[in-house]
Amino acid sequence: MSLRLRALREDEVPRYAARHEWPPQVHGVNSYPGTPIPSMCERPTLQLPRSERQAAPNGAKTGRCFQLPPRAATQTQPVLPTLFVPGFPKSATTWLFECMRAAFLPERVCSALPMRNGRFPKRAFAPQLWNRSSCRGRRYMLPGIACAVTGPCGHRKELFFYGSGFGKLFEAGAAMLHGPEVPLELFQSRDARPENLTIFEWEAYRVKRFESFCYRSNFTHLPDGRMHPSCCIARASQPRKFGCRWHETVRIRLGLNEVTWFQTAMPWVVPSAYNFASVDFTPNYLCSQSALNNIFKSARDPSELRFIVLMRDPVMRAYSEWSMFSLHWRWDHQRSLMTKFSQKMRDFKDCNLTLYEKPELLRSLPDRELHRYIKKCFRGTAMEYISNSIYSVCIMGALRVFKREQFLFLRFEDLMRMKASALVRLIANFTGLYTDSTIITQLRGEDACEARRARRKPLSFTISSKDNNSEAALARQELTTLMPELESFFAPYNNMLAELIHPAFNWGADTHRLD
Ligand SMILES: Nc1ncnc2c1ncn2[C@@H]1O[C@H](COP(=O)(O)OS(=O)(=O)O)[C@@H](OP(=O)(O)O)[C@H]1O
Repeated sequence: MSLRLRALREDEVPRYAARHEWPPQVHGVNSYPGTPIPSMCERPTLQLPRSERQAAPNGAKTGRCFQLPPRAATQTQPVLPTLFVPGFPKSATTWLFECMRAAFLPERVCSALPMRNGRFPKRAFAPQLWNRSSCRGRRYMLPGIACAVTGPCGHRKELFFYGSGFGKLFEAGAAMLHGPEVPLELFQSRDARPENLTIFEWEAYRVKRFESFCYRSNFTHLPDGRMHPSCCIARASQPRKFGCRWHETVRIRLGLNEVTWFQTAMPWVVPSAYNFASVDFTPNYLCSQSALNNIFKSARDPSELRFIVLMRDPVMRAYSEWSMFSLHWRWDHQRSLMTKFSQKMRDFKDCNLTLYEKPELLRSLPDRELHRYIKKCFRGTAMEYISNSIYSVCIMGALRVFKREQFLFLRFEDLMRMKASALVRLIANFTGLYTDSTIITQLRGEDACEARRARRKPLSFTISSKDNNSEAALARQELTTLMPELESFFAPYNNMLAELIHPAFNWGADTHRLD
């Protein structure tokens, strides 16, 4: 799919994104102080009534007795996300995550260290220096982490905690999101091997440390020995267990048949000493009314939240998602794009005939009814090719929960042609994350944050679908046949989007040309 759009000038931002005023800057961290815990939970051995027994999606025990008890303001507390990229899948959200990791991590913001070959040097800027004073009050971004069962941990783009995933993480409690209090050094952009350890010792250590993180009270803040709900026990005998899959490398390399595996965590700090934004780039939240409500009700102050929303020509977005799930990953067993898209368009129409393609009616709906409609007709999950491309209704729903100033809307097509300087400054102005001309010069030298000069080839299922593969060729043919129907299906919703955001926020034949 070639996009022949004019490149933007150095500091040019799309007209719809230009602002004279930015939302109030957020300082500090979105710390979570814990929740009162029933006294029965304090006993080292739990004897829970049946009504209290709850399992997390990873199979671990959870519930009230597995949550964080209240923490004082002077103690460390977990930091929950304040910055979201809640939409939309297949709009280069991964590329933006990588750009923001290059531009806004503490290694860059606090110490202005350049990258080499796309990575910060080992032990670039010690986490002991990530506090307000060492970082000169500059606000940076810190994603949560996830660890693999084989040991390595790294930044996690999509948390899926608030909803729209296949497991009900939110219902399993905040502990599932913030995890145990693991050392801040795990949040570095590189998990570097200490020089005194051999490769084998390092591999063994990384798996062994899970044991402490999961059971020891100085990490879990639960009675000693009680497993933290963001851990699970992976077993060679149950290799495909949902939410806790085994990996043979653990047996082959370390000779183990069972490991306690710690999965996800957010950074923990003493709140008053830090100034950073934690992030969640799960791109499925916007069309999930329950995810948006969960984000709202669990925020310290909902007005502090910021949302960067990426949208792409709806036809191309749907095609990209379908290529991934049907042609490549085989999650979707339907191989005919035409059959699938036609069915999804019909389902959407039949879901509520009265509201179908009626922007003026949708606008006049009271909040509750609009939210009920979104809940019923938009699932916000993967493989919802058509409804995940009806951006305007989801955005209308989100604007009834959060204020307009909390959103930055960007078209994928513009993101792909913006220069690093314009993009990074735009994001910094909107989020309060720090940048300056030295950092921007470095980013340019590293080809970071400029899509046309991307160092790494994007993971593309539509480009690889150009291969002489008969399924892919058929899909392209079917998409061409279906194009007029798709264009007229999306037109009223795209027009509604232009009304909600800006007249220049639209798409046309030039953005979904198949050549
Ligand atoms: N630099 C650059 N240039 C051109 N295109 C790019 C770039 N970065 C990401 N992309 C395209 O974005 C699509 C992937 O989007 P996401 O990362 O949001 O996908 S996902 O939802 O996280 O799976 C995917 O689109 P398709 O190729 O159409 O599938 C990527 O090719």
